[in-house]
Amino acid sequence: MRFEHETLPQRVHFASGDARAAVRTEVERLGGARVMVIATARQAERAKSVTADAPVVVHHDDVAMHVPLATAERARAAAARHDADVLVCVGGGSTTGLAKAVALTSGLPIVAVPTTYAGSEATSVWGLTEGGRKTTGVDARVLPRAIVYDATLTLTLAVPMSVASGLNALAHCVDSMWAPRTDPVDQALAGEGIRALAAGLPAVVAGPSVIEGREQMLYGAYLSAVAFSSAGSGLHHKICHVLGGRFDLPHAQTHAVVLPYVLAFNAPAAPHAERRIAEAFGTGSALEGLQRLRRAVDAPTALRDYGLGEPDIDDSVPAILEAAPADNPRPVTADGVRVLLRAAWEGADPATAGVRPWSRHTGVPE
Ligand SMILES: NC(=O)c1ccc[n+]([C@@H]2O[C@H](COP(=O)([O-])OP(=O)(O)OC[C@H]3O[C@@H](n4cnc5c(N)ncnc54)[C@H](O)[C@@H]3O)[C@@H](O)[C@H]2O)c1
Ligand SMILES: O=C(O)CCC(=O)CC(=O)O
Repeated sequence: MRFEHETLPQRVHFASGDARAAVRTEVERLGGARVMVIATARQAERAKSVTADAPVVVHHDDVAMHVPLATAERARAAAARHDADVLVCVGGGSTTGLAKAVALTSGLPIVAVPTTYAGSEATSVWGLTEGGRKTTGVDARVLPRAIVYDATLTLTLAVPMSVASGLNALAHCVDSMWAPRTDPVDQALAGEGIRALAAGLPAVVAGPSVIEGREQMLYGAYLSAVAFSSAGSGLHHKICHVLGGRFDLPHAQTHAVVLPYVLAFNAPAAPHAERRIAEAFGTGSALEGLQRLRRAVDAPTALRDYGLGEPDIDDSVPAILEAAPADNPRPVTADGVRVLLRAAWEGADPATAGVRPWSRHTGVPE
């Protein structure tokens, strides 16, 4: 066995009901004397309570999904104006993403308090959007120094958003099985992530205010993000980033819809990954496991329900071809992407929608 795996340096608290104390500990550890808190206006009260014991100099609530560059620049200016020395972000991936945009240019350390299952808190991946193009990159400066997982903060996350966000986490696991830098450690984390999320998501749907299901989801989200950060963006993430940046589609729902189609597309060409995913679901095939879970939690099914127009399918194909990883298990062709996107747009059955097995001999769908 020969591989290189980098383990990222982070302190991780699982502290249900105790975020305030854990945030104080982490800010003190970082020597923070001037904390900038980033949270959406909707989460402002929660952020105030979580950071009540920290030396806060500014609360910043100008947050937007996919981190538009102008939003990032306003947050960077606020951090400089208030001479912040630590960033505390309380919220979903959009909020964490904004803190990362500030850290990217300032080097300020981040303490992340996530309230969805997006997983951005455990990755060194940043994303910025300008002129309809989402750019992502990897930089050690954006990796939060500490994460505080407090499942009580997720009890207010509505069930449909919990489902979509949980499937965003699941997508990190599935894509990590074949992404460009995947290694056996990533695959082990991804497998355990799938197990946790497949158990946690139905539990959250059945009992949104039961803490154990929420804790299971945060545990799965963390594992999924660690695997994703190490393995890199595979075809699934690249497709979602193009769609998200170009058409401002909702991030988690886009992931939730697209995932079964990429799995159907890649699985025949990635039998080892397919087996690992199926084993984690405890089903005969990976797609069967994913679809069983999706049906159980009433997952989003069609991109047309989230703002993608039919002409956007053809419009996206060149950008996806440009972004697709060169070493995707199956060759990524314009026809392959078009068929995949159309099926995802209309919500067709991924098993029969033409996202079919791939012929090793011809390099095209059979
Ligand atoms: N860099 C990374 O590694 C990474 C990973 C995943 C996602 N992301 C980025 O994160 C963004 C998406 O994150 P997201 O899906 O978490 O969406 P989000 O942060 O925009 O949150 C979605 C909605 O849920 C609300 N919300 C969040 N937590 C809540 C709670 N506990 N209770 C009630 N409402 C709550 C928000 O106010 C918002 O309206 C995208 O920009 C995506 O690119 C980055
Ligand atoms: O921060 C980003 O926008 C890029 C990484 C990312 O969004 C991961 C994902 O697609 O879930």
